Amino acid sequence: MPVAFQPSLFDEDRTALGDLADLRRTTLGDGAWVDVLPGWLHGADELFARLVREVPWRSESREMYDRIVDVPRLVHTYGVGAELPDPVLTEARDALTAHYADELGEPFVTAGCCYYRDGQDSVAWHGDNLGRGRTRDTMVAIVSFGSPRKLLLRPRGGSVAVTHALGHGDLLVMGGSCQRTWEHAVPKTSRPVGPRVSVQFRPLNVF
Ligand SMILES: O=C(O)CCC(=O)C(=O)O
Ligand SMILES: [Fe+2]
Repeated sequence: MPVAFQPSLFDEDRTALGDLADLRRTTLGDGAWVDVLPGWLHGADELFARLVREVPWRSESREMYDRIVDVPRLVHTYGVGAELPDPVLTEARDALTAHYADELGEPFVTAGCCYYRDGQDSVAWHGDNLGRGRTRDTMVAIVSFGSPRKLLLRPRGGSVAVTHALGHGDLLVMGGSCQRTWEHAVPKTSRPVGPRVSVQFRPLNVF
């Protein structure tokens, strides 16, 4: 029996963003860092249901570690200029662009979406380093919807150093050299877990 996402009992019905001034930074080492803000997006139950229903999901094969591997999850990318499925996502992207303007020096322009249908969907260890992230510092900002899943981080090829349980509405931003000196993964879990959608905002030419 698939496990359903349990909508929050007290979710406000209006979807709204919290204050990015509340982000907390953890320095990882080698010039990498993560910023985390639990519950950044409030009132997102209906939005989560709509993303599951309306994003044109497709299954993914992706270049990783110099080979093509199947990644067991569904994906869709909103490229530069594409209209996002909800105005609050546009607001979120623009708020992130404004907050990180000095540090990043360019806007977030794409929104990659991933749908983890259950605990068997996952993404293996990787850095988003197919484009510019291979050689330059950059940022990837992840907003999580639905059931909580663990996002793990480790120094490239090393052992797990940081674990974040990303829940409904949570924001996690990987920055600095994170995509080339560290790796991240969303591992499978045998624990019964409901569906999760993540939206990753990236600057141009970061994959
Ligand atoms: O689902 C997530 O939070 C992470 C996704 C990810 O790392 C990726 O698609 O590159
Ligand atoms: Fe990634």
